[in-house]
Amino acid sequence: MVQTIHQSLECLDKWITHYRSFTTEGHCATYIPALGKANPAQLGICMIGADGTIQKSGDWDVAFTMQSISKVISFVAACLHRGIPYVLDRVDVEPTGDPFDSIIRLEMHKPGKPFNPMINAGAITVASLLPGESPAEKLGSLYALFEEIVGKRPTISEEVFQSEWQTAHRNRALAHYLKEVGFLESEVEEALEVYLKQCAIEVNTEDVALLGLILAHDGYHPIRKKQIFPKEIARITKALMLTCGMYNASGKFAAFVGMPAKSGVSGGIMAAVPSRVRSGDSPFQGGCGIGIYGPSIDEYGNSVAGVMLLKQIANSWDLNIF
Ligand SMILES: NC(=O)CC[C@H](N)C(=O)O
Repeated sequence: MVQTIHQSLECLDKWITHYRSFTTEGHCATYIPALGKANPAQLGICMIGADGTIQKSGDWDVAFTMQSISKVISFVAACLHRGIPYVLDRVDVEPTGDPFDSIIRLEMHKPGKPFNPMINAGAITVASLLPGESPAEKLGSLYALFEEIVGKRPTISEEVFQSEWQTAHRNRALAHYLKEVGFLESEVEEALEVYLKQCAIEVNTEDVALLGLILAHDGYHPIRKKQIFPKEIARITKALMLTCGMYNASGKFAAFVGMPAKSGVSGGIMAAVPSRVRSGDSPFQGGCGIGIYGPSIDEYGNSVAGVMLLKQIANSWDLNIF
């Protein structure tokens, strides 16, 4: 039976209420002290289809910082400005199976090239590759791309940035190591400033869903009818999201949810769902972008209830890409 928009919204409302009760299974990140102030019981979602259909439910409009979801935008911006070969000479496209902030493989695998841009070592390297001499210039290219995608100028949470800047000992260690082995193209503190400020960009689930929508359409903005970035970049980015986007739970997520997605420790998840070849009657068969916010995260750093909600949607609406 064809599900009307109204009925699909009822489903989302019902699922949000159901999965909210599972938020107690995780905790808000506290290693960045300011993130510990979030309300762990919150859960919200926004889904945007290619025809502009929007479905929002729960705490969809709560502002949160992008954290690792920003790694997607910085990778796209670096590829746009420096070219794909230049970027991939400096950061690989292989999953690690290690936590996102792990340091161990840098020294075990010579010459210390970061495994992928979705882990911190890779993202700090990518931040240093953005065009421009100063952190402000590098951030400028990233902000410009964010504005093209989301349709508004990004704002930074100064509180979250300062909180992480003062406590980012592990990221500093990663950056110093990368500088020593020659993969960082700027000074350590400059690369960190760019990386930590991009992580502190404030969004809501609608902004994140728009990013997912454009990736789902290979860099094309189906509502504004504009190619924002080339499809070659979109494809590599989605492959990276599928293999590395949910950290060292990416395999499980691919197997049981089956969508290219990227999470952040603030509890956000962005997913890019392509159009179905054999389209059924379920909602969003023409593809969609999904933004989720649920700040209670699991041991891998992924939103506990957010992952459960995505699994439900993928199964019920046949949106698993496999
Ligand atoms: N996984 C994340 O979202 C990590 C981002 C965070 N800013 C960090 O570097 O630790």
